[in-house]
Amino acid sequence: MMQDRSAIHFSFDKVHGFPSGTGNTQAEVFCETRDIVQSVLHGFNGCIMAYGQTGSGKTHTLVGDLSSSADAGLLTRSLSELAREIGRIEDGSTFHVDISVVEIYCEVIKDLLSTNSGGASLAVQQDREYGLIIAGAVKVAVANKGELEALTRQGLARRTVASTCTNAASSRSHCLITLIVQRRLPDGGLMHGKLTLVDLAGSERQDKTRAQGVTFEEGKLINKSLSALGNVVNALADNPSGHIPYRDSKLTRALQDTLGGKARMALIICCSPAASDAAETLSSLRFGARAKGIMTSLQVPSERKAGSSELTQQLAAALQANKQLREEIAERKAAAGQSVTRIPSTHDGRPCGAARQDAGGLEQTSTSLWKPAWLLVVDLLTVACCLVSLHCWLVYYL
Ligand SMILES: Nc1ncnc2c1ncn2[C@@H]1O[C@H](COP(=O)(O)OP(=O)(O)OP(=O)(O)O)[C@@H](O)[C@H]1O
Repeated sequence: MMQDRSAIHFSFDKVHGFPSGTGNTQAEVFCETRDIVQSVLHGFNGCIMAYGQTGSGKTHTLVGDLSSSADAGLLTRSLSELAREIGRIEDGSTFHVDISVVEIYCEVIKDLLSTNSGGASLAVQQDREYGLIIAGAVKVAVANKGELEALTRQGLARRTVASTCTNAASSRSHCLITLIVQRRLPDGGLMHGKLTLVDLAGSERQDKTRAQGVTFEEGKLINKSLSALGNVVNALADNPSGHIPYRDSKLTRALQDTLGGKARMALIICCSPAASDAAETLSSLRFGARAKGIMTSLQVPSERKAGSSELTQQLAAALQANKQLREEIAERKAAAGQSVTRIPSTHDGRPCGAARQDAGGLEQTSTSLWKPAWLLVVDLLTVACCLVSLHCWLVYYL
């Protein structure tokens, strides 16, 4: 029988581990994502997503061996890169980094850092400052590698895994590990960026894992959410300005602001070179090729968001201008008042009635106006008296 030797060609930015083992160290893989990590400090959202069948090395790539400097995955290297880059920024900015770890299991979002194990499903919500967030997910400040290691171990220990015939500890959920960076600029403004590492559940076919019962049902939901992710990828590749079905699954909704907008994303396709995995490998490569067709117009993040000091400064400037105007108006009024109630100066140059100046010039004015009226009354009385006298005199002599 003739063997079909027609090859299928895929084109990717970089291939690690082929031919056998070349360029496959954790450090070499990290080099491809360094730019994305650095951009988080400048307000971008970064996403590094690992896709592939179970056991293909997704968790190894993203998390790796937390206690080994050679085998540490992208998470530890990303935090080190953030620390290095923060040290290089000399504009007086201060930084704060938090971590959150959640899993999406059977369309339920669960907080893996929360001590409340029986908590309800968390919801994806729009936040004014941070964009899309998983509301209620615990965020823990992380300042060094030791803290990162402890928190990541704590989170991953709670992740839902099951034994399948392809992986003894197969991840049954999608795990989202997010480093949230808050940067306070020297002028007091705030900038937010986040780096999300997405460790997807295995993308293999159900029959391959020979899963049964609950694991089989989980597998159906895993495939459903992965196909929702595929639909979003297809829609973004075909018509990014059209309708994108982000709301079709919790996974795509949670990743909405890391799949487009001000996000930079790296997709790592993990695949097995084994002939027995050819179908899964082909499917994973097809997914990667489709995602490579996504062209998003990157939005430059605004440096200062609502509630930041820019608004405060503008308000302060407006208040200052207002104060100056008030003072100017008061000065002009005072000057105008002096001209209306102008008080003739005495010989020593002091205004007349200076001791009463506090009572206001208007009192002075009213006094000067009433004086002639009083004199007029006296004059009228005098004239009246004269007339009465004249009248009496005439009556007496005539
Ligand atoms: N490039 C690699 N170098 C060394 N070991 C690796 C590599 N890739 C994977 N492994 C090992 O293979 C095993 C399975 O890998 P891993 O758990 O990362 O797979 P996965 O794709 O995350 O699987 P799942 O989807 O079930 O979670 C692990 O023991 C891991 O250490």
